[in-house]
Amino acid sequence: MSGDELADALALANGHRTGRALRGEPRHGTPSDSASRSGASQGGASDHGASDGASHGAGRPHAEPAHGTAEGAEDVRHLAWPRARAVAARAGAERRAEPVTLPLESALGHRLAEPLTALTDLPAFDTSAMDGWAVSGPGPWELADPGDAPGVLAGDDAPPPLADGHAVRIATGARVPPGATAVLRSEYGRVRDRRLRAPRAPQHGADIRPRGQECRRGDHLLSAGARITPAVLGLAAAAGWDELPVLRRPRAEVLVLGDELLTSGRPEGGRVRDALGPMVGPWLAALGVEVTSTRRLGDDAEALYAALADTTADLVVTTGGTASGPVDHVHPALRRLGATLLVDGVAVRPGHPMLLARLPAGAHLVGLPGNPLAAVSGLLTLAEPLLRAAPGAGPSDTPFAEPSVEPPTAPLLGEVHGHPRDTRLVPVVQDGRGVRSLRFTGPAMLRGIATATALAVVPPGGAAPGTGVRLLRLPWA
Ligand SMILES: Nc1nc2c(c(=O)[nH]1)N[C@H]1C(S)=C(S)[C@@H](COP(=O)(O)OP(=O)(O)OC[C@H]3O[C@@H](n4cnc5c(N)ncnc54)[C@H](O)[C@@H]3O)O[C@H]1N2
Ligand code: MOO
Repeated sequence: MSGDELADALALANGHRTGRALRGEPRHGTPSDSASRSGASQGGASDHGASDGASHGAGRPHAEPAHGTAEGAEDVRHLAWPRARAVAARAGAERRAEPVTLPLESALGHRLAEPLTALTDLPAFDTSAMDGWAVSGPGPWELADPGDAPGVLAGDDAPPPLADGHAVRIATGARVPPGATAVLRSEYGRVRDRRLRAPRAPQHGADIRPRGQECRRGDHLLSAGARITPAVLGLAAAAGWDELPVLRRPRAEVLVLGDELLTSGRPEGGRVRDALGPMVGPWLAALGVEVTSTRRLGDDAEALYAALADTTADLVVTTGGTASGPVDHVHPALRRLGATLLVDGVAVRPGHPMLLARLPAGAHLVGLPGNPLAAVSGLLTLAEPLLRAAPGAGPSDTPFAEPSVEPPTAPLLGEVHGHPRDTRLVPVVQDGRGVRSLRFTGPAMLRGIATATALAVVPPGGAAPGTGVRLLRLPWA
Protein backbone atom coordinates (compact mmCIF):
# COMPACT_ATOMS: atom_id res chain seq x y z
CA MET A 1 0.00 0.00 0.00
CA SER A 2 1.41 3.38 -0.94
CA GLY A 3 1.57 6.36 1.39
CA ASP A 4 -1.37 7.93 -0.40
CA GLU A 5 -3.40 4.81 -0.03
CA LEU A 6 -2.60 4.49 3.62
CA ALA A 7 -3.74 8.07 4.11
CA ASP A 8 -6.97 7.29 2.23
CA ALA A 9 -7.54 4.19 4.27
CA LEU A 10 -7.07 6.00 7.55
CA ALA A 11 -9.22 8.91 6.45
CA LEU A 12 -12.01 6.61 5.38
CA ALA A 13 -11.76 4.52 8.51
CA ASN A 14 -12.14 7.74 10.48
CA GLY A 15 -15.09 8.85 8.38
CA HIS A 16 -13.18 11.49 6.35
CA ARG A 17 -12.69 11.75 2.61
CA THR A 18 -9.50 12.46 0.82
CA GLY A 19 -9.20 14.31 -2.47
CA ARG A 20 -8.39 11.07 -4.24
CA ALA A 21 -11.51 9.43 -2.95
CA LEU A 22 -13.65 12.43 -3.84
CA ARG A 23 -12.54 12.34 -7.44
CA GLY A 24 -13.15 8.62 -7.60
CA GLU A 25 -9.61 8.10 -8.68
CA PRO A 26 -8.26 4.63 -8.91
CA ARG A 27 -6.52 3.15 -5.98
CA HIS A 28 -4.10 0.32 -6.23
CA GLY A 29 -3.05 -2.45 -3.99
CA THR A 30 -6.53 -3.53 -2.96
CA PRO A 31 -5.78 -6.14 -0.39
CA SER A 32 -7.05 -9.57 -1.25
CA ASP A 33 -6.06 -13.07 -0.47
CA SER A 34 -8.18 -14.81 -3.04
CA ALA A 35 -5.56 -14.97 -5.75
CA SER A 36 -3.07 -16.66 -3.50
CA ARG A 37 -5.76 -19.09 -2.37
CA SER A 38 -7.27 -19.92 -5.71
CA GLY A 39 -4.48 -22.27 -6.73
CA ALA A 40 -5.21 -24.49 -3.76
CA SER A 41 -8.91 -24.77 -4.45
CA GLN A 42 -10.27 -27.74 -6.33
CA GLY A 43 -13.48 -26.03 -7.18
CA GLY A 44 -15.70 -25.84 -4.16
CA ALA A 45 -16.90 -22.68 -2.58
CA SER A 46 -13.73 -22.31 -0.60
CA ASP A 47 -12.35 -19.54 -2.79
CA HIS A 48 -15.18 -17.38 -1.69
CA GLY A 49 -16.16 -18.87 1.57
CA ALA A 50 -16.35 -17.24 4.94
CA SER A 51 -12.71 -17.79 5.79
CA ASP A 52 -11.66 -16.11 2.57
CA GLY A 53 -13.79 -13.13 3.33
CA ALA A 54 -12.69 -12.87 6.91
CA SER A 55 -9.05 -12.63 6.00
CA HIS A 56 -9.84 -10.39 3.06
CA GLY A 57 -11.93 -8.05 5.13
CA ALA A 58 -9.24 -7.69 7.73
CA GLY A 59 -7.14 -5.74 5.27
CA ARG A 60 -9.94 -3.68 3.73
CA PRO A 61 -10.23 -0.21 5.15
CA HIS A 62 -13.39 0.89 3.40
CA ALA A 63 -15.93 -1.90 3.27
CA GLU A 64 -18.79 0.59 3.35
CA PRO A 65 -19.13 2.86 0.33
CA ALA A 66 -19.03 6.54 1.11
CA HIS A 67 -21.77 8.91 -0.03
CA GLY A 68 -22.62 12.56 -0.25
CA THR A 69 -19.39 14.42 0.04
CA ALA A 70 -19.17 18.19 0.27
CA GLU A 71 -18.67 18.44 -3.51
CA GLY A 72 -21.45 15.99 -4.16
CA ALA A 73 -19.00 13.40 -5.44
CA GLU A 74 -19.22 9.78 -4.35
CA ASP A 75 -16.65 7.25 -3.40
CA VAL A 76 -16.75 4.71 -6.18
CA ARG A 77 -14.51 2.10 -4.59
CA HIS A 78 -15.67 -1.34 -3.57
CA LEU A 79 -19.36 -0.58 -4.01
CA ALA A 80 -22.01 -2.88 -2.64
CA TRP A 81 -23.17 -5.22 -5.40
CA PRO A 82 -26.71 -3.78 -5.80
CA ARG A 83 -25.30 -0.28 -5.85
CA ALA A 84 -22.71 -1.16 -8.50
CA ARG A 85 -25.48 -2.55 -10.69
CA ALA A 86 -27.53 0.59 -10.18
CA VAL A 87 -24.56 2.77 -11.19
CA ALA A 88 -24.06 0.63 -14.30
CA ALA A 89 -27.74 0.88 -15.20
CA ARG A 90 -27.64 4.65 -14.79
CA ALA A 91 -24.60 4.81 -17.07
CA GLY A 92 -26.47 2.77 -19.67
CA ALA A 93 -29.59 4.90 -19.46
CA GLU A 94 -27.55 8.03 -20.09
CA ARG A 95 -26.41 6.75 -23.47
CA ARG A 96 -27.96 8.31 -26.56
CA ALA A 97 -29.26 6.00 -29.25
CA GLU A 98 -28.74 6.89 -32.84
CA PRO A 99 -31.54 5.99 -35.28
CA VAL A 100 -30.49 4.11 -38.40
CA THR A 101 -32.46 2.52 -41.20
CA LEU A 102 -31.97 -1.19 -41.83
CA PRO A 103 -33.44 -3.50 -44.46
CA LEU A 104 -35.89 -5.97 -42.95
CA GLU A 105 -33.45 -8.85 -43.23
CA SER A 106 -30.95 -7.05 -40.96
CA ALA A 107 -33.40 -5.59 -38.45
CA LEU A 108 -34.09 -8.65 -36.32
CA GLY A 109 -33.51 -8.05 -32.60
CA HIS A 110 -33.18 -4.27 -32.88
CA ARG A 111 -35.62 -1.80 -31.33
CA LEU A 112 -37.87 0.40 -33.40
CA ALA A 113 -36.71 4.02 -33.45
CA GLU A 114 -40.17 5.23 -34.43
CA PRO A 115 -43.69 3.88 -34.09
CA LEU A 116 -44.58 1.39 -36.81
CA THR A 117 -47.60 2.54 -38.79
CA ALA A 118 -49.44 0.71 -41.53
CA LEU A 119 -48.45 1.86 -45.01
CA THR A 120 -51.57 0.18 -46.41
CA ASP A 121 -54.98 -1.10 -45.48
CA LEU A 122 -54.81 -4.75 -44.43
CA PRO A 123 -56.12 -6.59 -46.20
CA ALA A 124 -55.49 -4.15 -49.01
CA PHE A 125 -58.64 -5.36 -50.82
CA ASP A 126 -61.72 -7.45 -50.04
CA THR A 127 -60.27 -10.94 -49.96
CA SER A 128 -61.73 -14.41 -50.15
CA ALA A 129 -60.96 -16.33 -46.95
CA MET A 130 -61.75 -19.72 -48.54
CA ASP A 131 -61.54 -21.70 -51.75
CA GLY A 132 -65.05 -21.87 -53.26
CA TRP A 133 -67.27 -19.50 -55.20
CA ALA A 134 -67.87 -15.79 -54.93
CA VAL A 135 -71.66 -15.48 -55.08
CA SER A 136 -73.98 -12.56 -55.57
CA GLY A 137 -77.37 -12.62 -53.87
CA PRO A 138 -79.25 -15.68 -52.61
CA GLY A 139 -78.79 -18.94 -54.53
CA PRO A 140 -79.01 -20.87 -56.62
CA TRP A 141 -76.47 -19.12 -58.80
CA GLU A 142 -75.54 -19.30 -62.43
CA LEU A 143 -71.85 -19.85 -63.05
CA ALA A 144 -70.31 -16.84 -64.72
CA ASP A 145 -67.45 -18.90 -66.26
CA PRO A 146 -67.38 -22.22 -68.08
CA GLY A 147 -67.21 -25.10 -65.56
CA ASP A 148 -63.50 -25.83 -66.16
CA ALA A 149 -62.33 -22.18 -65.82
CA PRO A 150 -59.99 -21.53 -62.83
CA GLY A 151 -62.05 -18.52 -61.74
CA VAL A 152 -60.46 -15.73 -59.70
CA LEU A 153 -57.02 -16.60 -58.34
CA ALA A 154 -54.89 -14.97 -55.65
CA GLY A 155 -52.89 -12.24 -57.34
CA ASP A 156 -55.46 -11.48 -60.05
CA ASP A 157 -55.80 -7.76 -60.25
CA ALA A 158 -59.28 -6.75 -61.38
CA PRO A 159 -61.88 -9.53 -61.59
CA PRO A 160 -64.95 -8.50 -63.61
CA PRO A 161 -68.05 -7.52 -61.61
CA LEU A 162 -70.39 -10.28 -60.58
CA ALA A 163 -74.03 -9.80 -61.49
CA ASP A 164 -76.83 -10.66 -59.07
CA GLY A 165 -77.64 -14.39 -59.18
CA HIS A 166 -74.19 -15.31 -60.49
CA ALA A 167 -71.21 -17.13 -59.02
CA VAL A 168 -67.56 -17.49 -60.00
CA ARG A 169 -64.90 -19.87 -58.70
CA ILE A 170 -62.51 -18.13 -56.32
CA ALA A 171 -59.32 -19.10 -54.46
CA THR A 172 -58.29 -18.24 -50.91
CA GLY A 173 -56.55 -14.88 -50.95
CA ALA A 174 -58.07 -13.75 -54.24
CA ARG A 175 -59.64 -10.34 -54.65
CA VAL A 176 -63.44 -10.62 -54.32
CA PRO A 177 -65.15 -9.33 -57.48
CA PRO A 178 -67.31 -6.23 -57.16
CA GLY A 179 -70.94 -7.24 -56.63
CA ALA A 180 -70.13 -10.42 -54.67
CA THR A 181 -72.09 -10.68 -51.42
CA ALA A 182 -70.40 -13.78 -49.91
CA VAL A 183 -68.01 -16.63 -50.55
CA LEU A 184 -69.47 -20.13 -50.53
CA ARG A 185 -66.88 -22.73 -49.47
CA SER A 186 -66.25 -25.44 -52.04
CA GLU A 187 -67.43 -28.15 -49.64
CA TYR A 188 -70.79 -26.37 -49.12
CA GLY A 189 -71.89 -26.13 -52.77
CA ARG A 190 -72.72 -28.44 -55.63
CA VAL A 191 -72.67 -27.65 -59.38
CA ARG A 192 -75.00 -29.27 -61.82
CA ASP A 193 -75.80 -27.97 -65.32
CA ARG A 194 -73.72 -24.84 -64.67
CA ARG A 195 -75.88 -23.99 -61.69
CA LEU A 196 -74.49 -23.78 -58.17
CA ARG A 197 -76.67 -24.79 -55.25
CA ALA A 198 -76.11 -24.79 -51.51
CA PRO A 199 -78.21 -26.49 -48.84
CA ARG A 200 -77.95 -23.26 -46.84
CA ALA A 201 -77.36 -19.84 -48.35
CA PRO A 202 -74.21 -18.14 -46.94
CA GLN A 203 -74.77 -15.09 -44.77
CA HIS A 204 -74.02 -11.72 -46.26
CA GLY A 205 -70.25 -11.21 -46.15
CA ALA A 206 -69.48 -14.82 -45.20
CA ASP A 207 -65.83 -15.79 -45.75
CA ILE A 208 -64.92 -12.38 -47.11
CA ARG A 209 -62.14 -10.51 -45.30
CA PRO A 210 -63.12 -6.93 -45.86
CA ARG A 211 -60.46 -4.40 -46.85
CA GLY A 212 -58.99 -2.73 -43.74
CA GLN A 213 -60.24 -5.43 -41.35
CA GLU A 214 -56.85 -5.66 -39.63
CA CYS A 215 -55.76 -2.07 -40.03
CA ARG A 216 -56.25 1.09 -42.04
CA ARG A 217 -53.39 2.87 -43.74
CA GLY A 218 -51.77 5.13 -41.12
CA ASP A 219 -52.94 3.04 -38.17
CA HIS A 220 -50.48 2.68 -35.30
CA LEU A 221 -49.24 -0.91 -35.15
CA LEU A 222 -46.32 -0.85 -32.69
CA SER A 223 -44.73 1.72 -30.43
CA ALA A 224 -41.22 3.11 -30.73
CA GLY A 225 -38.86 0.97 -28.68
CA ALA A 226 -40.63 -2.29 -29.52
CA ARG A 227 -38.23 -5.14 -30.12
CA ILE A 228 -38.14 -6.47 -33.65
CA THR A 229 -39.02 -10.13 -33.39
CA PRO A 230 -39.65 -12.51 -36.29
CA ALA A 231 -43.38 -11.75 -35.90
CA VAL A 232 -42.72 -8.00 -36.12
CA LEU A 233 -40.72 -8.56 -39.31
CA GLY A 234 -43.70 -10.39 -40.77
CA LEU A 235 -46.14 -7.69 -39.73
CA ALA A 236 -43.88 -4.93 -41.07
CA ALA A 237 -43.57 -6.69 -44.43
CA ALA A 238 -47.32 -7.28 -44.62
CA ALA A 239 -47.89 -3.60 -43.86
CA GLY A 240 -45.64 -2.51 -46.71
CA TRP A 241 -42.25 -1.83 -45.10
CA ASP A 242 -38.97 -2.65 -46.89
CA GLU A 243 -36.65 -1.15 -44.31
CA LEU A 244 -37.18 -0.11 -40.74
CA PRO A 245 -36.03 2.79 -38.60
CA VAL A 246 -34.22 1.18 -35.67
CA LEU A 247 -31.99 2.23 -32.81
CA ARG A 248 -28.40 1.45 -33.61
CA ARG A 249 -27.01 -1.18 -31.31
CA PRO A 250 -24.17 -0.10 -29.04
CA ARG A 251 -20.82 -1.08 -30.53
CA ALA A 252 -18.51 -2.98 -28.25
CA GLU A 253 -14.82 -3.67 -28.56
CA VAL A 254 -13.12 -6.38 -26.51
CA LEU A 255 -9.49 -5.93 -25.47
CA VAL A 256 -7.87 -9.05 -24.07
CA LEU A 257 -4.84 -8.28 -21.92
CA GLY A 258 -2.10 -10.62 -20.80
CA ASP A 259 1.23 -11.79 -22.25
CA GLU A 260 0.67 -15.25 -20.84
CA LEU A 261 -2.21 -16.05 -23.16
CA LEU A 262 -2.09 -18.56 -25.98
CA THR A 263 -4.69 -18.44 -28.73
CA SER A 264 -4.37 -22.07 -29.83
CA GLY A 265 -3.26 -25.45 -28.63
CA ARG A 266 -2.69 -26.68 -25.11
CA PRO A 267 -1.26 -24.66 -22.26
CA GLU A 268 2.50 -25.00 -22.05
CA GLY A 269 5.57 -23.28 -20.67
CA GLY A 270 3.67 -21.45 -17.93
CA ARG A 271 1.24 -19.98 -20.42
CA VAL A 272 -2.53 -20.57 -20.51
CA ARG A 273 -5.14 -20.57 -23.22
CA ASP A 274 -7.10 -17.36 -23.63
CA ALA A 275 -10.52 -18.38 -22.35
CA LEU A 276 -12.00 -14.88 -22.42
CA GLY A 277 -11.36 -13.89 -26.03
CA PRO A 278 -13.71 -16.64 -27.26
CA MET A 279 -16.25 -15.98 -24.50
CA VAL A 280 -16.69 -12.26 -23.94
CA GLY A 281 -17.57 -11.15 -27.47
CA PRO A 282 -20.33 -13.74 -27.93
CA TRP A 283 -21.60 -13.00 -24.42
CA LEU A 284 -21.88 -9.32 -25.27
CA ALA A 285 -23.55 -10.18 -28.57
CA ALA A 286 -26.13 -12.17 -26.59
CA LEU A 287 -26.80 -8.98 -24.65
CA GLY A 288 -27.76 -7.25 -27.89
CA VAL A 289 -24.51 -5.50 -28.73
CA GLU A 290 -22.65 -5.27 -32.02
CA VAL A 291 -19.19 -6.58 -31.23
CA THR A 292 -16.85 -4.86 -33.64
CA SER A 293 -13.63 -6.62 -32.65
CA THR A 294 -11.81 -8.73 -30.09
CA ARG A 295 -8.15 -7.75 -29.95
CA ARG A 296 -5.32 -9.23 -27.94
CA LEU A 297 -2.99 -6.57 -26.65
CA GLY A 298 -0.72 -8.55 -24.35
CA ASP A 299 0.57 -6.59 -21.37
CA ASP A 300 1.51 -3.55 -23.41
CA ALA A 301 0.64 -0.35 -21.53
CA GLU A 302 1.14 1.84 -24.60
CA ALA A 303 -1.02 -0.37 -26.81
CA LEU A 304 -3.79 -0.29 -24.19
CA TYR A 305 -3.57 3.48 -23.84
CA ALA A 306 -3.70 3.94 -27.62
CA ALA A 307 -6.62 1.52 -27.98
CA LEU A 308 -8.62 3.40 -25.35
CA ALA A 309 -7.68 6.83 -26.69
CA ASP A 310 -8.65 5.91 -30.26
CA THR A 311 -11.69 3.72 -29.71
CA THR A 312 -14.80 4.42 -31.71
CA ALA A 313 -16.83 1.89 -29.72
CA ASP A 314 -19.62 2.81 -27.30
CA LEU A 315 -18.41 0.18 -24.87
CA VAL A 316 -14.90 -1.13 -24.39
CA VAL A 317 -14.57 -4.32 -22.39
CA THR A 318 -11.11 -5.23 -21.16
CA THR A 319 -10.15 -8.54 -19.61
CA GLY A 320 -7.40 -8.85 -17.02
CA GLY A 321 -5.06 -6.21 -15.73
CA THR A 322 -7.52 -4.81 -13.18
CA ALA A 323 -5.54 -5.71 -10.07
CA SER A 324 -2.31 -4.28 -8.75
CA GLY A 325 0.34 -6.47 -10.31
CA PRO A 326 3.33 -5.00 -12.15
CA VAL A 327 1.64 -5.48 -15.54
CA ASP A 328 -1.92 -4.52 -14.52
CA HIS A 329 -2.29 -1.53 -16.79
CA VAL A 330 -6.01 -0.74 -16.73
CA HIS A 331 -6.05 1.74 -13.86
CA PRO A 332 -2.92 3.59 -15.03
CA ALA A 333 -4.30 3.84 -18.58
CA LEU A 334 -7.59 5.23 -17.32
CA ARG A 335 -5.80 7.74 -15.13
CA ARG A 336 -3.56 8.83 -18.00
CA LEU A 337 -6.60 9.29 -20.24
CA GLY A 338 -8.47 11.35 -17.64
CA ALA A 339 -11.31 8.83 -17.53
CA THR A 340 -13.95 9.02 -14.81
CA LEU A 341 -14.23 5.95 -12.65
CA LEU A 342 -17.85 5.16 -11.89
CA VAL A 343 -17.24 1.85 -10.13
CA ASP A 344 -13.82 0.89 -8.83
CA GLY A 345 -14.24 -2.53 -7.31
CA VAL A 346 -17.40 -4.25 -6.14
CA ALA A 347 -18.16 -6.15 -2.95
CA VAL A 348 -18.82 -9.34 -4.90
CA ARG A 349 -17.11 -12.73 -5.11
CA PRO A 350 -15.70 -13.60 -7.51
CA GLY A 351 -14.62 -10.55 -9.42
CA HIS A 352 -14.18 -7.82 -6.83
CA PRO A 353 -11.53 -5.88 -8.83
CA MET A 354 -14.03 -5.21 -11.68
CA LEU A 355 -14.51 -1.61 -12.69
CA LEU A 356 -16.63 0.73 -14.80
CA ALA A 357 -15.39 4.01 -16.22
CA ARG A 358 -16.43 6.69 -18.66
CA LEU A 359 -13.75 7.62 -21.18
CA PRO A 360 -13.32 11.29 -22.06
CA ALA A 361 -14.90 10.80 -25.51
CA GLY A 362 -18.02 9.30 -23.88
CA ALA A 363 -17.53 5.57 -24.32
CA HIS A 364 -17.94 3.36 -21.29
CA LEU A 365 -15.33 0.87 -20.23
CA VAL A 366 -16.03 -2.27 -18.26
CA GLY A 367 -12.84 -3.75 -16.83
CA LEU A 368 -13.31 -7.48 -16.25
CA PRO A 369 -10.90 -9.25 -13.92
CA GLY A 370 -8.73 -11.85 -15.59
CA ASN A 371 -9.82 -14.89 -13.63
CA PRO A 372 -12.40 -16.36 -16.01
CA LEU A 373 -15.34 -16.79 -13.60
CA ALA A 374 -14.53 -13.37 -12.12
CA ALA A 375 -14.90 -12.01 -15.66
CA VAL A 376 -18.35 -13.63 -15.89
CA SER A 377 -19.23 -11.96 -12.61
CA GLY A 378 -18.16 -8.62 -14.10
CA LEU A 379 -20.25 -9.20 -17.21
CA LEU A 380 -23.35 -9.85 -15.11
CA THR A 381 -22.67 -7.16 -12.52
CA LEU A 382 -21.66 -4.27 -14.77
CA ALA A 383 -22.05 -5.01 -18.49
CA GLU A 384 -25.49 -6.61 -18.28
CA PRO A 385 -27.29 -3.80 -16.36
CA LEU A 386 -25.52 -1.16 -18.44
CA LEU A 387 -26.65 -2.77 -21.68
CA ARG A 388 -30.11 -3.59 -20.40
CA ALA A 389 -30.63 0.12 -19.73
CA ALA A 390 -28.89 1.39 -22.87
CA PRO A 391 -31.29 2.33 -25.64
CA GLY A 392 -30.76 0.14 -28.66
CA ALA A 393 -29.14 -2.75 -26.82
CA GLY A 394 -30.85 -6.05 -26.31
CA PRO A 395 -32.32 -7.87 -23.38
CA SER A 396 -30.40 -10.47 -21.51
CA ASP A 397 -32.91 -13.13 -20.61
CA THR A 398 -33.65 -14.43 -24.07
CA PRO A 399 -33.03 -12.88 -27.46
CA PHE A 400 -36.51 -11.36 -27.53
CA ALA A 401 -37.86 -11.19 -24.01
CA GLU A 402 -38.46 -7.80 -22.49
CA PRO A 403 -36.76 -7.22 -19.15
CA SER A 404 -38.96 -8.64 -16.45
CA VAL A 405 -39.96 -6.24 -13.70
CA GLU A 406 -39.41 -8.77 -10.96
CA PRO A 407 -36.13 -10.67 -11.08
CA PRO A 408 -36.66 -14.43 -10.87
CA THR A 409 -36.02 -16.10 -7.56
CA ALA A 410 -35.79 -19.75 -6.52
CA PRO A 411 -35.25 -21.65 -3.28
CA LEU A 412 -31.72 -22.86 -2.72
CA LEU A 413 -31.43 -26.63 -2.37
CA GLY A 414 -28.63 -27.17 0.13
CA GLU A 415 -26.68 -24.62 2.04
CA VAL A 416 -24.47 -22.15 0.22
CA HIS A 417 -21.71 -20.56 2.22
CA GLY A 418 -21.69 -16.85 2.03
CA HIS A 419 -19.03 -14.24 2.30
CA PRO A 420 -19.36 -12.24 5.51
CA ARG A 421 -19.65 -8.88 3.79
CA ASP A 422 -19.69 -9.43 0.04
CA THR A 423 -22.35 -10.79 -2.27
CA ARG A 424 -21.49 -14.12 -3.88
CA LEU A 425 -22.54 -15.10 -7.39
CA VAL A 426 -22.78 -18.88 -7.54
CA PRO A 427 -23.33 -20.96 -10.68
CA VAL A 428 -26.46 -23.07 -10.16
CA VAL A 429 -28.70 -25.46 -12.06
CA GLN A 430 -32.46 -25.76 -11.89
CA ASP A 431 -33.33 -28.89 -9.95
CA GLY A 432 -37.02 -29.57 -9.46
CA ARG A 433 -38.49 -26.77 -7.43
CA GLY A 434 -35.23 -25.03 -6.64
CA VAL A 435 -31.65 -24.42 -7.69
CA ARG A 436 -28.60 -26.42 -6.73
CA SER A 437 -25.09 -25.05 -6.47
CA LEU A 438 -22.59 -26.61 -8.86
CA ARG A 439 -19.04 -27.80 -8.27
CA PHE A 440 -15.97 -26.29 -9.89
CA THR A 441 -16.92 -22.72 -9.28
CA GLY A 442 -13.58 -21.27 -8.20
CA PRO A 443 -12.76 -17.87 -9.72
CA ALA A 444 -10.37 -19.37 -12.27
CA MET A 445 -12.82 -22.07 -13.35
CA LEU A 446 -15.43 -22.23 -16.08
CA ARG A 447 -16.38 -25.88 -15.60
CA GLY A 448 -19.30 -25.00 -13.30
CA ILE A 449 -20.69 -22.08 -15.27
CA ALA A 450 -20.54 -24.08 -18.51
CA THR A 451 -23.32 -26.33 -17.19
CA ALA A 452 -25.17 -23.68 -15.18
CA THR A 453 -28.57 -22.25 -16.00
CA ALA A 454 -28.17 -19.18 -13.80
CA LEU A 455 -26.06 -17.50 -11.16
CA ALA A 456 -27.61 -17.37 -7.71
CA VAL A 457 -27.12 -14.11 -5.84
CA VAL A 458 -26.09 -15.19 -2.35
CA PRO A 459 -26.30 -12.25 0.00
CA PRO A 460 -23.52 -11.41 2.45
CA GLY A 461 -23.61 -13.95 5.27
CA GLY A 462 -24.88 -16.79 3.08
CA ALA A 463 -28.25 -18.44 2.55
CA ALA A 464 -29.75 -21.35 4.45
CA PRO A 465 -31.34 -24.28 2.58
CA GLY A 466 -34.80 -23.36 1.29
CA THR A 467 -34.09 -19.63 1.22
CA GLY A 468 -35.30 -17.91 -1.92
CA VAL A 469 -32.41 -16.32 -3.78
CA ARG A 470 -32.38 -14.03 -6.76
CA LEU A 471 -31.22 -15.56 -10.04
CA LEU A 472 -29.24 -13.96 -12.81
CA ARG A 473 -30.22 -15.81 -15.94
CA LEU A 474 -27.66 -16.64 -18.55
CA PRO A 475 -28.56 -15.22 -21.95
CA TRP A 476 -28.88 -18.65 -23.54
CA ALA A 477 -30.39 -20.63 -20.66
N1 LIG B 1 -2.59 -7.99 -4.57
C1 LIG B 1 -3.75 -8.38 -5.11
N2 LIG B 1 -3.73 -9.31 -6.04
C2 LIG B 1 -4.88 -9.70 -6.59
C3 LIG B 1 -6.10 -9.15 -6.18
C4 LIG B 1 -6.07 -8.15 -5.21
O1 LIG B 1 -7.10 -7.61 -4.81
N3 LIG B 1 -4.87 -7.78 -4.71
N4 LIG B 1 -7.25 -9.61 -6.69
C5 LIG B 1 -7.24 -10.95 -7.21
C6 LIG B 1 -8.44 -11.21 -7.89
S1 LIG B 1 -9.80 -11.47 -6.94
C7 LIG B 1 -8.50 -11.33 -9.23
S2 LIG B 1 -9.93 -11.78 -10.02
C8 LIG B 1 -7.36 -11.08 -10.06
C9 LIG B 1 -7.71 -10.05 -11.09
O2 LIG B 1 -6.58 -9.84 -11.78
P1 LIG B 1 -6.48 -9.02 -13.10
O3 LIG B 1 -7.76 -8.52 -13.54
O4 LIG B 1 -5.37 -8.05 -12.94
O5 LIG B 1 -6.09 -10.17 -14.10
P2 LIG B 1 -4.68 -10.79 -14.41
O6 LIG B 1 -3.73 -10.58 -13.29
O7 LIG B 1 -4.30 -10.32 -15.73
O8 LIG B 1 -5.07 -12.31 -14.46
C10 LIG B 1 -5.56 -12.98 -13.33
C11 LIG B 1 -5.59 -14.49 -13.67
O9 LIG B 1 -6.47 -14.71 -14.73
C12 LIG B 1 -5.79 -15.31 -15.82
N5 LIG B 1 -6.30 -14.75 -17.07
C13 LIG B 1 -6.22 -13.46 -17.43
N6 LIG B 1 -6.77 -13.31 -18.64
C14 LIG B 1 -7.18 -14.52 -19.03
C15 LIG B 1 -7.80 -15.02 -20.20
N7 LIG B 1 -8.12 -14.19 -21.21
N8 LIG B 1 -8.08 -16.33 -20.28
C16 LIG B 1 -7.74 -17.18 -19.27
N9 LIG B 1 -7.16 -16.75 -18.13
C17 LIG B 1 -6.88 -15.46 -18.02
C18 LIG B 1 -4.35 -14.96 -15.61
O10 LIG B 1 -3.50 -15.83 -16.28
C19 LIG B 1 -4.26 -15.02 -14.11
O11 LIG B 1 -4.16 -16.36 -13.71
O12 LIG B 1 -6.28 -10.56 -9.34
C20 LIG B 1 -6.04 -11.21 -8.10
N10 LIG B 1 -4.86 -10.67 -7.55
O1 MOO C 1 -10.64 -14.16 -7.15
MO1 MOO C 1 -11.21 -12.84 -7.94
O2 MOO C 1 -12.52 -13.01 -6.73
O3 MOO C 1 -11.46 -14.08 -9.06
O4 MOO C 1 -12.26 -11.90 -8.57
